[in-house]
Amino acid sequence: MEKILIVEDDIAFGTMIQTWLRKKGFEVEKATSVKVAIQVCEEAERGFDLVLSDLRLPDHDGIFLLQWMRKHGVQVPFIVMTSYAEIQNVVLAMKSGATDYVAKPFHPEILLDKIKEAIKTPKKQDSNATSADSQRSTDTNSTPTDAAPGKQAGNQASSANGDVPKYLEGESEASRKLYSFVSLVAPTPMSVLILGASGTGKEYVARRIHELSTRANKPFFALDCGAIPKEVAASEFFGHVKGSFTGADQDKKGAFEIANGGTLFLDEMGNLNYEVQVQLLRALQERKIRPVGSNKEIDIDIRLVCATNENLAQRVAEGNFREDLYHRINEFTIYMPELKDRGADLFLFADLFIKHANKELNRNVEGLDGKAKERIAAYNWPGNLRELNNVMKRATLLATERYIGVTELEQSMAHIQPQAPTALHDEETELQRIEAALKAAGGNKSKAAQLLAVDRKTLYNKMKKYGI
Ligand SMILES: Nc1ncnc2c1ncn2[C@@H]1O[C@H](COP(=O)(O)OP(=O)(O)OP(=O)(O)O)[C@@H](O)[C@H]1O
Repeated sequence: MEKILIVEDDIAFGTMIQTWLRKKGFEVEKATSVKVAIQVCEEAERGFDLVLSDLRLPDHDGIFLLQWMRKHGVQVPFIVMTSYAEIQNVVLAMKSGATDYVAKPFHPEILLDKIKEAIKTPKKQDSNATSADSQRSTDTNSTPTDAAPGKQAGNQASSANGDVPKYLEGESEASRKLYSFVSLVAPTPMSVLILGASGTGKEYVARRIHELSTRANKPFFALDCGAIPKEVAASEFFGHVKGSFTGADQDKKGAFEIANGGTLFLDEMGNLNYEVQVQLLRALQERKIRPVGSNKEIDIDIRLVCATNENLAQRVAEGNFREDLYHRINEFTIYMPELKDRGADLFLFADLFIKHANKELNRNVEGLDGKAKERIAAYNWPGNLRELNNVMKRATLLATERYIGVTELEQSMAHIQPQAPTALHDEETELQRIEAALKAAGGNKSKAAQLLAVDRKTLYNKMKKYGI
């Protein structure tokens, strides 16, 4: 009897397919998260003949599972299930070696046809496995550069933490909205302006746009414009030839040339002075650059992604930023949500950062205890992901027990002004946070209340208020 593994976090839906497939003569097991699916695969005595997986799962996406399987030599057919709204992700899944996909809602007979077809043509998976390897850059382990001026990112993924992903996208409404815009604009040639407060993760988003674009196999180059002195700006952008100015003792390629064919990410864009803005605009309009001291022009073809935490529109209004350049770099705007608006993602990120810190500091901390969760939920994280990461790292180092308590958390937050607990912030965020916590807790209200750092009664009252 052929054996199928269903990976689906919607328990009712998963059970419905399981029952139906059993009636059709398959042996069927279920998992509700990537973590559980990996465990089931590792423990299964005879393995599976096919995996049917949702794309959006509570801990990782289905592509992560697919890549894990291929990496561990599990070459069985893999069918992804997705909603029409997320159909763009199917391209990514297929590139990563998925056998086929079904868009929800689907007719069970269609699914059955796809399963039969996939099981009887195993050859296809071998070639896809290779494709999964070559496409690993699309997984969430991909590493953005530290955007120090002129640091080049290769196109390969890297996971410094074994199976712990380096990056997370989050499950909150704000995160879903963010990444739906990312997937929408990525395959187009449009220039993108990413706006958001410091530490919200703008560089990771820039990197994802590149990875999901048709330029994914070409270079991605990040340049921190905020760190470039005015005198060397032209050379950083366009390069120079040896002897063109004091200190130019060899030829140097500029950011445009390094990123040629791929994506140029200009971070802290709002800091560029007027003169550099003019040079940049000319390069973008003419699609040519001339290195400092050279009389040769070089054709360039780059996708531009810019980021800033300044109010650029206001700078334009004040006459400090050229309007024509603003329109050129801003064909599509992405607004980064602040951490306080990402609902229960706060706990997912905290957990991830603790895992990274464990690895880096050789510790074995399991997470935050209830009171510590309460404390992080009551704080509004003006420094966003960067601040959370720093606090979690310090707290992991200071922890003396299996769980980080409020004492070491407070010590790690010593630089932070105490705040009155705001419990769940404003109404919209509150609703999102409740929904996300319920999802993360698999519908278990006690667990969700714990995640939200409120008591069960408060959670029930809030659920009633919002009609959940
Ligand atoms: N998606 C993510 N998953 C996990 N960690 C993240 C993610 N995005 C960002 N981080 C963490 O937050 C830190 C800050 O991210 P990043 O530098 O991209 O922010 P930024 O918005 O560009 O900030 P700034 O405006 O100050 O340059 C990163 O070093 C990383 O540790």
